[in-house]
Amino acid sequence: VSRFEGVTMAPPDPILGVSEAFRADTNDLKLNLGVGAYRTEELQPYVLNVVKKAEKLMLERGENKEYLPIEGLAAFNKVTAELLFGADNSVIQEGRVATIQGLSGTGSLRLAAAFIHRYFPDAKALISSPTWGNHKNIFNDARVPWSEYRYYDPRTVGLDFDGMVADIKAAPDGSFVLLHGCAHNPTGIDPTPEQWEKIADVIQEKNHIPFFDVAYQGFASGSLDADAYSVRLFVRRGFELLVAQSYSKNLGLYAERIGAINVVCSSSDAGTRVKSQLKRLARPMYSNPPVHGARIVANVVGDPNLFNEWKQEMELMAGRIKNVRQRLYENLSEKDKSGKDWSFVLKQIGMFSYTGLHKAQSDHMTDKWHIYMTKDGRISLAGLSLSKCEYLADAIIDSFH
Ligand SMILES: Cc1[nH+]cc(COP(=O)(O)O)c(/C=N/[C@@H](CC(=O)O)C(=O)O)c1O
Repeated sequence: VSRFEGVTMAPPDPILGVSEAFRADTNDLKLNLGVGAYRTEELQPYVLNVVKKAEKLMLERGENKEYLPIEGLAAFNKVTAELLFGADNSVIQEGRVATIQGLSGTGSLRLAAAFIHRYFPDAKALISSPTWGNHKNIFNDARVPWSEYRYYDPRTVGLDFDGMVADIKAAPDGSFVLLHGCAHNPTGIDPTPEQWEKIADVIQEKNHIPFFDVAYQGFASGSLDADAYSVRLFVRRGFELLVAQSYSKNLGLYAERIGAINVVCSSSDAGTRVKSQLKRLARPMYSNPPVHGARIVANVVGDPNLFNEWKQEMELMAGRIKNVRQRLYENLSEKDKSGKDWSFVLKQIGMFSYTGLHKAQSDHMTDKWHIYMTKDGRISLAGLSLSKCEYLADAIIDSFH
């Protein structure tokens, strides 16, 4: 008797499944505004110049393919923590950060979730409502129970700050609060500095543990330091915390699967022990991480010229998306006679616009206009060109009729 006959078909992934549907569409007008992957004005994938320069250097140097240590490339782990916290940060100087190179943001989040499951078996994760489409699955598969805190307020198309604080306050003490470091996905709405202070207050009061997901550092505002504001505020406030990092978007290393999990501990000795337990979890999971992306990051950040050029390219990418936001806003405002306020398109930051469109509307956008977006109404502006903004505006307005 066949053992696999009983296996049922898995549902398509809410985000990557949209790309699959897009690829299957043969219509020339098709537009992929689903996955958060940067495209140029010509709607082509973009390999940063600094990446090409770093790879040229690496090829000339001729490097081997030996296994990395379980924790990853040491040079990468050093620069990734310095980028995040600032090289002069006391947690770096005092050796209190345990950093493990992870399989990009997803793998780093998953390794951290496995750590939470093993060492804090009674703890819950608190995640924003809505949040990135993969967070729930990561915690489910790591068997970490989770509940949601209010985040998006459809009435104001803004942050439900009071609801967020109330839900974090109501959760059991010692919960892990998953926070988007910058460019909240999918809403594009970030707390203000004053709100971050109050969020830190309630987390401190409840002995919760902050767990930051930083997938867009430098990509949201164009500044690496500005986008690390929330993480550095919590470090300054003395929290032990976790931070997952990804270089998929800001360095365009999507398929290289390069990221890290950083755990800020109260002592360097605790950091050493935490790192040893993260390694113990990583070894049976994937043994050790891929070297290519780690070398690219270490080379780019390690060379002052390449590092500066990278910053310029991040500003370019962030700038192109800001221009697209502006053009889309103008097209929507000019064309829509309903009097609807579209200013949220300008206020949201990062790659996405959280449009508030319902599932039926996004289905209509796909069926009639061949525009692909996630069912929660998120559109990736990184996949939009200035020349296609009018087409998108027409489609969005049409979806209301
Ligand atoms: C908030 C957030 N965290 C982590 C990741 C993981 O990225 P990684 O490539 O594993 O480092 C992504 C990716 N987001 C986009 C792509 C995806 O869904 O995988 C997206 O939201 O479209 C995030 O948006």
